[in-house]
Amino acid sequence: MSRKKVAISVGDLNGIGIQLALENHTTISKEVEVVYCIDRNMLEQAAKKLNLPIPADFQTMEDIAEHFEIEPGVVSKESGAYAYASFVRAVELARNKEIDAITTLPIHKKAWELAGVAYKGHTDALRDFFDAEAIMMLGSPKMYVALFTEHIPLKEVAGSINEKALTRFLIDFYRTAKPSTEVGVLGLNPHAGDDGVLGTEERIIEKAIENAHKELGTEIFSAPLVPDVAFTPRVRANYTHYIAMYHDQGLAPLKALYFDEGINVSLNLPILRTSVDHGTAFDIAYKGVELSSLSYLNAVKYISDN
Ligand SMILES: NC(=O)C1=CN([C@@H]2O[C@H](COP(=O)(O)OP(=O)(O)OC[C@H]3O[C@@H](n4cnc5c(N)ncnc54)[C@H](O)[C@@H]3O)[C@@H](O)[C@H]2O)C=CC1
Ligand SMILES: NCC(=O)COP(=O)(O)O
Repeated sequence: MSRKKVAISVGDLNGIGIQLALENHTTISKEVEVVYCIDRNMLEQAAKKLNLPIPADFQTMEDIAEHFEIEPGVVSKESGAYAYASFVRAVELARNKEIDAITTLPIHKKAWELAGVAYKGHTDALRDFFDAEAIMMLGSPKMYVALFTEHIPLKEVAGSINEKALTRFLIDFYRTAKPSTEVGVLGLNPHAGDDGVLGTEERIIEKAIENAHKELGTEIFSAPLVPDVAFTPRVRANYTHYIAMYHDQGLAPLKALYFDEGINVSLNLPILRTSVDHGTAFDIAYKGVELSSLSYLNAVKYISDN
């Protein structure tokens, strides 16, 4: 079978992404044909700073964005602009069907903001580019967590839980993630509201689950789970897929358990996009630190497997 073709956006060049790309090129090339959304000049600059060789078959492309001086670990407008342009190029290649899928290396959200990018992250941007309700799901085959709300301030979470939006989310999630066993849906409040004593959002969640079950014709979603026990080992034994009401409700337990191996997948889009689950790791960028590559390798593997 021929290898799938994948475009890698290089993320924030002041961070660890380009080290991961250079160090793992030979490994991932065995599974997929890979092109990198970085130009030769910036690649040579990064490789020199990392003291790493550039593999002979490392395919680059020109005219991504303005060149700039890489400053390891620094949040910069220039690096943010390059990271965004690299991502946009990868998306264009996917949209034009020149490649089969994209894998994104990590960007820095403040650097995007400094560069005038209106999006909080890749998923947010993809939602707009494709006018589709992209779903952010992170994890590994042992445990995936999809996020109903993601990059919004915590104080806005409760007000975002509405029946229509959650019903749509559950239906889209079921159709695109295709879970084969019951999905654990988390409540929002302590003790899932304790029958209204500690909050009432669970009533909305229950109604959305009921609506989704009617539409889907299958009772695939659990009743709202008590969040503080949902990830204990005995409860985890019942679920491979969870739906969290907000970012840290799902990602704190997920990363505590599976940070190294976890990936990020964008569901419900016309293109396939995967990513590492970690960020730019500015604290260790260009310092000769041995990185964990598992998330990156798994993000690419997900594409060759799907
Ligand atoms: N896919 C993406 O584009 C993502 C971007 N981010 C962004 O990255 C920036 C930095 O985020 P942080 O919260 O500091 O999280 P981070 O994941 O960059 O770092 C957290 C800790 O994990 C370590 N770490 C991360 N990846 C590692 C690897 N592959 N090997 C070894 N150690 C590793 C770092 O050194 C740090 O100590 C933020 O702007 C955040 O929004 C965060 C997650 C995903
Ligand atoms: N917490 C996940 C994250 O920050 C990555 O988001 P995205 O760039 O995949 O939208």
